[in-house]
Amino acid sequence: MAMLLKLVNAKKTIELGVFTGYSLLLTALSIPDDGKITAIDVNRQSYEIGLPIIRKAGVEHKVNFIESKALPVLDKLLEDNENEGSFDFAFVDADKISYLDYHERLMKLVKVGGIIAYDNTLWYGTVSKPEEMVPEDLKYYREIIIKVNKSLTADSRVMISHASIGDGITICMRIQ
Ligand SMILES: C[S@@+](CC[C@H](N)C(=O)[O-])C[C@H]1O[C@@H](n2cnc3c(N)ncnc32)[C@H](O)[C@@H]1O
Repeated sequence: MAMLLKLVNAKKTIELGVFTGYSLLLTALSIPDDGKITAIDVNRQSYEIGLPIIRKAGVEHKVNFIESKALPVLDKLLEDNENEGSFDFAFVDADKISYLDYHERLMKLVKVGGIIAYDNTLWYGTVSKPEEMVPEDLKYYREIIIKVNKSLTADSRVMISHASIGDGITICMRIQ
């Protein structure tokens, strides 16, 4: 992810799903000193667990944390035309059920040539297995992630690449 951020010279980024801020810290360390991250999570408490590390790393000034569900924040951003095409990079790691709703909004907020990266697109590897081999507790989200993967693959507005690291990251570059 650090390399992707550097490759697109990301300065203005957005992260949906922060938790304790691991990916947020990585992003903050990878963008320039005057870069900004709009970081959204429904739970400020978990963000505050990692905040001392973000402070210690000297990058807190780059983070604008917003405690909220992500979707209304994206819709609010889109009310201002100046935000359209203004983000260089988005990392999506919040509720999987909303990924496609996030995608439609982020396709307007991220510039052509910018990146939208979706985490967990392997869903513990279950997306590549026949359904009967998948543990019951993983089936529901497996279906959702398969739908996301099919939709991103069919989306001609993006060029995609799948990184089979961790739980799978789908990297979309907006091309139109
Ligand atoms: C997997 S964690 C994020 C991990 C983080 N990106 C990292 O790599 O360290 C998912 C986070 O999404 C948040 N979340 C869940 N639903 C959300 C929503 N609708 N809007 C914003 N955040 C949400 C949860 O509170 C949780 O902290």
